[in-house]
Amino acid sequence: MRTEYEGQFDEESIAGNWLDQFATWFADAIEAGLPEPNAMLLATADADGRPSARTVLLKGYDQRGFTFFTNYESRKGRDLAGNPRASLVFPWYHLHRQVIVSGAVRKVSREETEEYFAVRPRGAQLGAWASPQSSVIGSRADLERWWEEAGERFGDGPVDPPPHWGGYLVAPDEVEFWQGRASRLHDRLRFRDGKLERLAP
Ligand SMILES: Cc1cc2nc3c(=O)[nH]c(=O)nc-3n(C[C@H](O)[C@H](O)[C@H](O)COP(=O)(O)O)c2cc1C
Ligand SMILES: Cc1ncc(COP(=O)(O)O)c(CN)c1O
Repeated sequence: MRTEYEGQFDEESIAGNWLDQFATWFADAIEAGLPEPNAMLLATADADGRPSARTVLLKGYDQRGFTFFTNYESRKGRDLAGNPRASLVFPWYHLHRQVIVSGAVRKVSREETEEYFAVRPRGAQLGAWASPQSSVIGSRADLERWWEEAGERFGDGPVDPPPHWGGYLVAPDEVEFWQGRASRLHDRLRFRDGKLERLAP
């Protein structure tokens, strides 16, 4: 398989900061009808430097960085507790683009978690209580029973976020915008320390 890329992306057309440029490309990804345009790969490493990666959904971004929600006791949660740094990749292959972020990670405020949790469907809210994310479990039936039990506990009342569930913010040190070009001479423009740099493809 071999795909030739075409695009136009340079120091003249890029925005003056990563946030505005990300907003433009994210809007393009939505406009292009990409499946799950807010899906991003999240790479972490444990305290011994052992890496792991998985997909999570971007739920917000602003000047501070990129936010996703998960289980704080999951593998990624344990990694981040011991080594609070991560890398994100937005894999927008159909547009011949990727955005790569790396930076420090911290938990968002409890208020921000509560605000987001409240708009999740009830089934997913109960799922957060039911699933000991990343643990080995005996069977699918166990998981479904824990979900039913969580539903019974909350009855008709609102479901609060579990204490072990919440958001993380990845505060970028660097954000790279990659545009595929012909002959593998791609454009790579990176914001770091407020400066724009061009990287060899
Ligand atoms: C498209 C997609 C989006 C996902 N979004 C999330 C998410 O936002 N939060 C989450 O905890 N897991 C999400 N998952 C599941 C994770 O990829 C992963 O299986 C889970 O978080 C456990 O990861 P860990 O064991 O490395 O901590 C998503 C999976 C896919 C395929
Ligand atoms: C386990 C898990 N937690 C959280 C999320 C985040 O998305 P949402 O809040 O929309 O459920 C996902 C999305 N696939 C998920 O699979």
